[in-house]
Amino acid sequence: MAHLAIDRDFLRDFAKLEKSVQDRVTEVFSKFENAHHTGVHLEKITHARDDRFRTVRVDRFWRGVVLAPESGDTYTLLKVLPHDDAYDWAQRRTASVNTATGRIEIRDVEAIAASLPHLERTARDAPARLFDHVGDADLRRLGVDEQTLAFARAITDPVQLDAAKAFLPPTQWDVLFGLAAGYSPEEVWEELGAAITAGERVDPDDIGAAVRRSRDRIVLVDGPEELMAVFAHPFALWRVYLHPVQRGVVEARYRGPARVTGGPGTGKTVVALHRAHHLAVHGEGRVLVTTFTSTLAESLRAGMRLLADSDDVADRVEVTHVDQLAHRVFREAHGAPALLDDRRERELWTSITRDLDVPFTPAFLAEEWRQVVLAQRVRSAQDYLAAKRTGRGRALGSRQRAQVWQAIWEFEAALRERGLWTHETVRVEAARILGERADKPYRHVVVDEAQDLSPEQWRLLRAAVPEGPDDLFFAADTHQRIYQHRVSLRDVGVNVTGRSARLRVNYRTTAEILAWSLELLRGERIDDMDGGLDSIAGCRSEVRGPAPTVRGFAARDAELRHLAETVRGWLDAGVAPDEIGVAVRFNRLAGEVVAALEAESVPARLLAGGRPAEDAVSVGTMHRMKGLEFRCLAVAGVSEGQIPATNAVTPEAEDEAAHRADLQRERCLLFVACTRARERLHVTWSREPSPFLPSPA
Ligand SMILES: Nc1ncnc2c1ncn2[C@@H]1O[C@H](COP(=O)(O)OP(=O)(O)OP(=O)(O)O)[C@@H](O)[C@H]1O
Repeated sequence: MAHLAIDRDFLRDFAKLEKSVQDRVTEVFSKFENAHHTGVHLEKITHARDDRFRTVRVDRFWRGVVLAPESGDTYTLLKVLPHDDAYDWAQRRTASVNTATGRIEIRDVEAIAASLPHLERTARDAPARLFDHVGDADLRRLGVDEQTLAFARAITDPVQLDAAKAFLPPTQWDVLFGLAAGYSPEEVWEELGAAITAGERVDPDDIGAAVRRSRDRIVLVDGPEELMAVFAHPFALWRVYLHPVQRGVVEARYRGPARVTGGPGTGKTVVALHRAHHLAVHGEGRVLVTTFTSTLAESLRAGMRLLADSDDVADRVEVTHVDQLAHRVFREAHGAPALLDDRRERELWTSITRDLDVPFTPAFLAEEWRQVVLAQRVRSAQDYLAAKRTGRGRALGSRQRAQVWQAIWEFEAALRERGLWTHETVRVEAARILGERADKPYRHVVVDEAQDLSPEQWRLLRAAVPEGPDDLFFAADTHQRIYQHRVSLRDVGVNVTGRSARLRVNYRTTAEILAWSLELLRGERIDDMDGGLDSIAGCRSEVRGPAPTVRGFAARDAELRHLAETVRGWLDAGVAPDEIGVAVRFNRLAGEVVAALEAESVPARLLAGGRPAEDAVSVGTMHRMKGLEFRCLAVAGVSEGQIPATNAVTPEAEDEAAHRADLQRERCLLFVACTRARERLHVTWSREPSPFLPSPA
């Protein structure tokens, strides 16, 4: 019985084919398994460099290129092209097995052969070559074969390596890129995830085995229905292809809490979703998938729906906003809480400071309550005197501490007496209830964007699942922290020592947008939630595109008019409305942007709780953009006074440490917004630019 496998690059092409050709491809290949025996004609290619390539007739004009095994029954669909192009494509290429990873690779031999003589001539006079520092043995161990080795030895300049990406075998190119970027052979080895074939002998002639190992590149389709499902979502490549490092994390068995980190767009959400799916299939009970913003919870839900392949899996996974869980647990025990809203909370702190006549602002006391008292579960004056006040800038003597504690005690007493709750106290109470329950509601908890959870949310999740293997799994990037909470994992009872993995390849953003955005954070010292500092220096993207553009205007009106024209230009160039986003710092500006777009007859919607609208450009605050991505993104109002937002930054005179932390958070917020862009990023400001923007060259 013949089996069909599909190459990932093919799916990208497939999405761009005309609908009628797509339908025909689907029709031909859904019959493949049966038809092969009854004679789907696999035509040999004359003058082929690799006689394992065959063509399949799709219609009069189009041909598929298939890699046929010498033995075995797995056929891999590589390309669908117009007749002549299909033959040309196949004649130039060969398939081989990478000796390090055991996976399949395809290269354009003709292009390699054509550029080698020129490289060798240039290299003759060069003082040094790019890979002089790496020995042949190391290159071979990393899977570089004889042809690529000869090529690599002739390279003198990184630009030549860049140009060779189009035709060298991709994994071998990655290896060379890593070595050229200064990684050691050991680090490159680790990055390869090559350990997957450790201990297994790789047979360079066994194409079938290599195809089966290439789960990051090739999907083995189990029957026509699965084929249809793959063709129905050709852009959702993440559903089927995981980078070996991603897959390693998804399928690992951890003895306790584990985490995945990595810069923006490295697939942390994808890993979290696959992990949840994996635990639902192979784990032992209910799986909670959770996060802290409603837009993100909604997109996790949609992602989970795409992944869940059976009702059983769907039934075992619950996707819920972390505060929804807190409120549900609370309600089940006490009924609905009477909530103290922000305004009434401020009034309460104000009246307490007035009554007690203490020299602290209501805002300072509220923060002290959240960041010290609630974060460390301080319950008495004595606890408070001994509490660490890390991150709180203003030093307090013991007399001042006593005054602060008095105010906080009054505040908590007022809540108790009036039967009032805040979101924080609801979480604390829900964590207490779950902590006492022997039958925990979940067996596995998977958290996305965990860098922004508050200590009470962490404790709630910790209490929702029994301690044990694979209990808690979370994805986090502290460079993208956009709320105040700075949590020490140890303080909330989560120990990930030895169970932390990092992703480095960005799949979303072009190298140009990523590099520009990383500059926004240059020099910032960002913690890793575990007592150390985090770094995303190694984060890279392999996709190239135009550089981000930055434009300034004398007045807001002119900026908004230009913004509307830019968006109109994207639409006219064929970008769909739902692939376009506009991010701003405040809701008010978002409203103005929608009005400006509509004035240009551009359909636009404010991002509210749910997913972006399908037929309109999404306009939203930078906070709401978390977890989303757009082909074209404008970030507007990046002006002085707006970013950093004056009212979101504690004055330096009041609290120096809080001032610094607030500035960093505002920088991270701009970084998060800019890294939502896939292909185009356009940044605008009016009057004066934000001090965070790099000064023009
Ligand atoms: N292995 C993969 N193959 C193809 N595409 C991938 C892969 N992994 C992730 N992607 C794509 O890259 C994009 C970013 O992935 P994802 O949102 O999971 O990243 P992230 O690390 O959570 O990003 P952020 O932290 O910026 O929110 C998505 O479009 C996703 O589909």
